Amino acid sequence: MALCTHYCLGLHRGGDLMQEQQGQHSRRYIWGASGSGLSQYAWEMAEHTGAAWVGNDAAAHISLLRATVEQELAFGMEQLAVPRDEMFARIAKAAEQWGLTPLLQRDPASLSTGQTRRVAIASALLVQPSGLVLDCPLDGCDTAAQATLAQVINGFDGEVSICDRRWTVLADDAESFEYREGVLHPMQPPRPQLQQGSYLPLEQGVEAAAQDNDVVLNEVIVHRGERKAGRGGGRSGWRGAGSKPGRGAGPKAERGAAPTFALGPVSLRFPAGAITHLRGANGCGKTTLMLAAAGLIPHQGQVQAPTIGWVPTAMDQAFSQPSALREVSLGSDQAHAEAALAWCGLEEVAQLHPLDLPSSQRRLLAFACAIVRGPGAIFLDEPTVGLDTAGIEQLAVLMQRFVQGKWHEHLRERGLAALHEGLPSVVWSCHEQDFAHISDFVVDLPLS
Ligand SMILES: Nc1ncnc2c1ncn2[C@@H]1O[C@H](COP(=O)(O)OP(=O)(O)OP(=O)(O)O)[C@@H](O)[C@H]1O
Repeated sequence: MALCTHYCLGLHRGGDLMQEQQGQHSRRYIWGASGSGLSQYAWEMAEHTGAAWVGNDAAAHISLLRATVEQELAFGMEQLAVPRDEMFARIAKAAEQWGLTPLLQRDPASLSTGQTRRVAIASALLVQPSGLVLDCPLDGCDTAAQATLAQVINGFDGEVSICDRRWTVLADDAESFEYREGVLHPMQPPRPQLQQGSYLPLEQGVEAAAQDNDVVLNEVIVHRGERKAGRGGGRSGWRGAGSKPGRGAGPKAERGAAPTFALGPVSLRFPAGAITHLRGANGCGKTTLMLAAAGLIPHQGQVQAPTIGWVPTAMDQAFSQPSALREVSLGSDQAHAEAALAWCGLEEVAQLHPLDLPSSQRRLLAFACAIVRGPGAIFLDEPTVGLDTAGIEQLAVLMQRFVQGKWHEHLRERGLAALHEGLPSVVWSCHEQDFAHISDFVVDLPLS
């Protein structure tokens, strides 16, 4: 049975089939392939029903008008003139629930991916909406945040619609529909078919045989969030809604008062010819470690590494060219770029603008950019963000073939130069345990 989407949007008032079928507090899981228009549908659904909406780009929900996470959380409630005491009480409760209490005085622009999503969802809930529409809500969330979200959804007094590009744990407790060609079809999302790796603790990989091509970190220390005194304008004077300047009892905030995050000293060896999964809670430093190892942020200690290709979670900000082909050619040449696009199954979209591609293809495009010159290692930060089921399967195969040296062979067979001789490595972070198991090795952060 297929359902017209208008029923779900609540536009047909007299015959709202979905409402009748599911009662007042339904839980719907709506999934659809990347490019199906599901995100637009999710947004329209929220617009038409008045539900709170959290889109797939959590960072876009951060206003950047506020100096601290606490102020950011207050933003929506201030617009609704929620009394100050009530507002602080709600913020304290939400911060506790979402593990944000230690971050309340932090600059919201300096949060990790998962911390940002926690703030975005918590902010949406703080205005106590009558319904909730969440688009890819688990992107970037660690297991604790996933459990919190499941709990929140179960206890939510209203309709919840979860939209995603594929199966996630949230599908198990909801009525599932596939969104296809503008119509909802009652259907469970498929689980991706993946070839699992050995997934051994990293120490066993290091013991196996150290190679010259390994990425080696020796006593690496990174500090983040250090700011020069006085930067950012000092006291903001924010006291919350309804307070008199200078007399409010609310917490004071200072832009740039973020405490320093320290990582390390870390000594690790990522083996060549293997995929290594960096595992750890939101904010533990996975991205920081990869950025330091790739030489993209200052650090102490030594890194010995071949040329590294880097794929950030927020891939869209990395695109700067008018076509996929030009994007992959950047820093390389057309022959390499065409080969990389073909190897990643993207030759048909070569002339399209990167941002016009569905998210799954954008992710594969970012991967193609990272491998194009045949580097010795690639670092991927939460690359499952944006992928649908087919995209996950495709990326898994590409990663596995890459560490077997197939891409470098492919280049050489075509008479194209590769930057690296020998087997390359992949280092990556990912919160989806099913997918992470395609790896050969796993390392838990923070290191004990
Ligand atoms: N530019 C920055 N300034 C200050 N602090 C930062 C900055 N970027 C990250 N941090 C902080 O450094 C810590 C580590 O962040 P990082 O992004 O490395 O975590 P992560 O393990 O990748 O998290 P996630 O699983 O959420 O992606 C976090 O507490 C984060 O808030």
